[in-house]
Amino acid sequence: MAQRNKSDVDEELTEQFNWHDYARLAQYIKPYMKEIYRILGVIILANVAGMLGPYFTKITIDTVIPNKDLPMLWLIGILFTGSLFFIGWCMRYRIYHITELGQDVLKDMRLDIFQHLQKLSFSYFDSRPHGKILIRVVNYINTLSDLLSNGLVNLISDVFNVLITLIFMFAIDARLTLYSLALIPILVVMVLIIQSKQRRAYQILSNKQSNLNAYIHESIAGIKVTQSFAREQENFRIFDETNEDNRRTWMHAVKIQFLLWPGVQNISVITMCLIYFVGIRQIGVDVSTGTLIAFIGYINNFWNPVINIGNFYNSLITATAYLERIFETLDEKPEIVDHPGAKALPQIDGDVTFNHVTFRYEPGKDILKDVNFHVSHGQSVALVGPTGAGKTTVINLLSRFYDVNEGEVKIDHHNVEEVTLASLRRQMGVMLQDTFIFSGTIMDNIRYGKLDATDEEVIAAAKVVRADDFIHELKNGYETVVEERGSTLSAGQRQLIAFARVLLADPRILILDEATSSIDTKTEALLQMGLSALLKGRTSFIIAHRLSTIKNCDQIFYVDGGKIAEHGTHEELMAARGLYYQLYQSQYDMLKLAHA
Ligand SMILES: Nc1ncnc2c1ncn2[C@@H]1O[C@H](COP(=O)(O)OP(=O)(O)OP(=O)(O)O)[C@@H](O)[C@H]1O
Repeated sequence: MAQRNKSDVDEELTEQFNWHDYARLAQYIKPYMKEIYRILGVIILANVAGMLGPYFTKITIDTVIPNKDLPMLWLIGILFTGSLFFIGWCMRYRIYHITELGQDVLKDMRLDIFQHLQKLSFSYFDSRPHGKILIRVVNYINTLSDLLSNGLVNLISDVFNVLITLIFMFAIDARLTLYSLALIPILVVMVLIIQSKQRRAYQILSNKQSNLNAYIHESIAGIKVTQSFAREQENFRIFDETNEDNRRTWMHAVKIQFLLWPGVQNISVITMCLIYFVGIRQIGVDVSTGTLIAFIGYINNFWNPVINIGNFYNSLITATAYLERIFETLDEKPEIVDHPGAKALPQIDGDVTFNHVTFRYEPGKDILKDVNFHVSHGQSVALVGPTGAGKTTVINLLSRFYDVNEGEVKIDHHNVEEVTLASLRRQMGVMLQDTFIFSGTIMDNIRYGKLDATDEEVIAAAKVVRADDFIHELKNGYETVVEERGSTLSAGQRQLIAFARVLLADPRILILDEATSSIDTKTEALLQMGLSALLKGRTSFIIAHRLSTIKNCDQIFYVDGGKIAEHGTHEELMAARGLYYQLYQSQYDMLKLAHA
């Protein structure tokens, strides 16, 4: 199991830079190569057009003006204006299509990471704050936006720009060109020194941002508890600290990032001075005034893209810290997967067997120890016992949300680890302890159990679990829109909807974990009547703390100390006067006390 993490604990940092990450990023860009070539074509044309300006200036100063060649001056003027219009159009094309390209790549990445997250096992989500997962899908991918949209194509265009400018420069004056390049080695050394510091700074920043996100996410999810315990001040203090940590780390990262930019600027200015110095000394010897002016134009043309390349490199190093996190998530292996050669589970009857099952969530802490039982198809089984005894764990293993450490779980003689997950879970209806309502209509929420169910089927399921009455009282009935987690519904209403959802799926094995804990006893009595017809012929596992609700089950398992400590019918267990009897009596006494 992955190491557990909290909102105030930094995640581990990768030491070694992995060049393979760039190759993986390139894989996302590959499908868009045609578009990239098209954009590049336009950029090259624009660059060539841009080169004409200084050249026109040179001809004008050196030839056209001394010869007073007015028609030629007009022609150059018209060509120059035309080239500016053309460059304008190219810019528009480039900006629009580059942005589109970047967004397409990000969309593909986000799709991949979301799809992957859907497959990850419970243990992955158990082991880290959800805010830290969220930030990877949304914010970290967004940080790549600039790199992919402007950065990538600009880089290629800038490289072309530099090359084309160099060709023009060499053509005009090779010696001045070599002077222009004299300081490039200093730039390279500077980049090499800064890069590893910058990557580390951004790695640390990504951690702080992740912590901040996790704390915000947790605070919003727990806002009701916070307010009811009047803990706002304390939460504010923690948030303030995390926020400050984030600000400090950010400023440090930016400080390192901005070391490069002034360096490049200074080198470009020094180069310019050098050219003026050498050029002016040579004017009249072997450099014409026009050549020098044109050359100064080209130097600008040369350094602007070099500065851009420097900036791209900066964003690349920054993005690398985030890229590592994105690929780390994509590389996370789901623990529960179809084993090689897993077969689809055929239509089951619903016999369930646990053979010497031992299970632990964490090393060294067995939750179930050598558990054995058999349930025949169609039987209803209640799991009862103290809090934290392992009842939910039993059903987690049955649905293969976790794999057993020892022993085997069988359904109709099929080991659950040897069949495909989809075929197994499709035949099970699981209603977990914390019922989840998705944002959408009530109709959609129930239909979640069977996507192709008709409205009539949905309503029929709701009627069986006695949800229909309260749904009709809502403003828009089944079309009433509910918020995520069903915050506008009562806990009992949420359970009834989740109940209808499970029943609609028509599973062979029904698992109800505290399914009726929030439902009033009157509704529950009605619901039980509807359910008893539905439970017929299906194997059902029911976890309930209210023992009155499970008295009629075919078998009752009393789970305690990692084992099935007692089992039998209600009457048998009462007669045995053991743990179940004591639990039942204590509930009965409490009820009597409450009514006294
Ligand atoms: N994801 C998890 N990671 C680590 N430990 C866990 C996890 N889920 C449960 N546990 C531990 O396993 C034990 C059994 O938990 P389980 O949820 O099965 O109990 P339960 O009998 O269903 O309890 P309750 O009646 O309170 O719902 C508990 O001690 C719990 O702390």
